[in-house]
Amino acid sequence: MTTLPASTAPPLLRLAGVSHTYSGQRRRTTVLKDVDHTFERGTFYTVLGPSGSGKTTLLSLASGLDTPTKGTISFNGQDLTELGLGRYRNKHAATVFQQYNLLTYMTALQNVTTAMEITGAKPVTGTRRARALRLLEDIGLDRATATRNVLRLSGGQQQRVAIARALACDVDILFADEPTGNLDEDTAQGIIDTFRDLAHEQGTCVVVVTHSQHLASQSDRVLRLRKGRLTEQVNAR
Ligand SMILES: Nc1ncnc2c1ncn2[C@@H]1O[C@H](COP(=O)(O)OP(=O)(O)OP(=O)(O)O)[C@@H](O)[C@H]1O
Repeated sequence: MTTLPASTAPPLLRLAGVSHTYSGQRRRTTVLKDVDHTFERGTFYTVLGPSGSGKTTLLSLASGLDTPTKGTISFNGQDLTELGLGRYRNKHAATVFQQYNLLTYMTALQNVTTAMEITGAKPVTGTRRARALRLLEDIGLDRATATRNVLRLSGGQQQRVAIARALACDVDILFADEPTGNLDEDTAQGIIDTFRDLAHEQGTCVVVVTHSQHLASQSDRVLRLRKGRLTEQVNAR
């Protein structure tokens, strides 16, 4: 594949004129209004906003789980609907959901290795199992915990399995919805450090939705969602 010079290369992810309306039985709710934004490689973004402002909706659209009612979303210059939402989610984007979405009949380890098999992620060295165990251990889950059924893990441990699963897939963009919500301070800081390293050392684009000012203050770019509009603030560190 030919690599375009930086000046002419399209942004990794671009939202252009994106609006989103939910149609209920009685009324329609417009959550996003004409959102224009680009997300680049090697950058750690956070999205802040009051409860109900549409942060999860923005993440669902940008991660290819849903399509906007108006506007376009493109990855490397290609419209997601042309690329195929399934292909985008399988090959290029991983999401850590608020509810974890783990496969409940599997162990933590199997959740991670299964995701690697589905997405075709291959470790540089060693087996998928070894890489999965390493990722789980790095995130604070030892082998005994990794081989337990996920339903026998605490909420915070399940959250870490969901994060390890997303990290294992070697994607271009990682989305996470409140990934530190259930974690103690030290573990949460470890996750923030992992996200930052992923962006700065591996060039991944990391987009995290959060209510935490502390987390946001450690990201490269802070976006705010309010009344359907997305704006960027300069992150004073
Ligand atoms: N599937 C849906 N159908 C109808 N309305 C929805 C749907 N999903 C979300 N909404 C509404 O859209 C608005 C934005 O919801 P969203 O979950 O995106 O907000 P949020 O900023 O992530 O909230 P929180 O911080 O509380 O998680 C809310 O008013 C919500 O009730």
